[in-house]
Amino acid sequence: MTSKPSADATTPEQRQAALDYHRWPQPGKLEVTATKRVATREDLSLAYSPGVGYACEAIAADPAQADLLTSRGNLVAVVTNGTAVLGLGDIGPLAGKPVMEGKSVLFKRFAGVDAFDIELDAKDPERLIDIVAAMEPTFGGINLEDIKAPECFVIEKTLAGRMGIPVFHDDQHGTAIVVGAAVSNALELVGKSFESIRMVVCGMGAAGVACVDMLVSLGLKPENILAVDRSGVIHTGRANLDPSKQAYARDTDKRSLADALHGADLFLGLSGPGTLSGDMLATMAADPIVLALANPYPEILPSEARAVRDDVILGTGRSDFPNQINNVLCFPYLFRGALDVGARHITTGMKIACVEALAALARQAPFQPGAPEFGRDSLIPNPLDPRLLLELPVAVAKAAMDDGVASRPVADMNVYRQCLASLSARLNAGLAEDGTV
Ligand SMILES: O=C([O-])CC(=O)C(=O)O
Ligand SMILES: [Mg+2]
Repeated sequence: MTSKPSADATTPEQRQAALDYHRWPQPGKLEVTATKRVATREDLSLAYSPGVGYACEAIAADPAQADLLTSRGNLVAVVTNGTAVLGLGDIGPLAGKPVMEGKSVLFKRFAGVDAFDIELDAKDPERLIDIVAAMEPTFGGINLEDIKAPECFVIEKTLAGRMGIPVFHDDQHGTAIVVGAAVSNALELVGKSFESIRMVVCGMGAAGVACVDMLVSLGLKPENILAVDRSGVIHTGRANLDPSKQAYARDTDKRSLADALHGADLFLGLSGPGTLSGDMLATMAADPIVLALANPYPEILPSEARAVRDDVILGTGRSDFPNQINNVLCFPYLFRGALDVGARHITTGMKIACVEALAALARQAPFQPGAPEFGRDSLIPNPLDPRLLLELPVAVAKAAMDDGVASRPVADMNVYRQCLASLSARLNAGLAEDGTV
């Protein structure tokens, strides 16, 4: 286990409450339920032999029928090999299972997408690729999760090329989409622009690389970015740089995170607990934007940051602080839209559509009375905002159709909006008193 991190705001009681939540009234957070009645012999002859055989024959004659006669078209695999679980590191697939179960619960709770968590004892990228590719008959989409860099890059790229269903590495692109929206809104609040700011990104793993690419596509200048990893600033003089980091090396004499941060406008942390000290924060430009996104222990705690300066705009990945910059704001809805139009791939256009829809939703009126207005402590929608399910899948579905990857284009977007509204009503009405879906 990792030693107790300095940026842990958790009390022993909160830790125990989390373990109890996972343990009772039955182990884990998920179960499988049937969607068809099997009460009589007639039901049995439809669900099983002989009726099931007719469904098999229909699919053998026309594979597209699989998405209509089985749950495949609404089923996503949440796949990990446990090599980069949250900010906890390579704790293995078994210890990563609570996260994958959790992601599956969120798919269902927020977007009605069924998801199975698949933890694979497969560190070798080739082996992992072969196993996941072989699962295509089962699933309508693949959400790769908590797989370490640099292997995650080739794993995602190869699978996306090999499979005819959407493959999406959540830690890269889900995080990048939410960060893109949060930074757009934060810049608007402080009157700065992507083109004018300087950023320091700490942690150039899966999420770091994807976030930098996303922010550059939104207008951040590559020469205004300094990337920092465990060995310090990534500069052109560094020997043995991993190829995934080479494009981010700069010709600079800055060597440490502290050097890099002087005068910077944006700190993006995707590293580990406590890497940003109050002294470093003090040297940043006016109205600094600090996204301390390591989970569950951020690079700096909100209380520590505020003790140093009151002009900071701060986000973390956690649900217990304001501005939760977490990929939960993206992956359920991105897959909802992608599955609904039978998208074969996730395109850049679909990702940008998500960024724009998220940023715009945050600027709307609060989703419930008493919720904070758009502002420094409300940069990004609240993960419980039900409008996420109404806005994001529509944006994604449209982009998939524009990009020509939709195998079942939506004929009438207004009808699709109504379908999402009734799904939303079902999901919210289905919330049992104890909160299960
Ligand atoms: O699980 C979360 O809260 C966000 C995430 O993907 C990660 O930290 O790896
Ligand atoms: Mg993750």
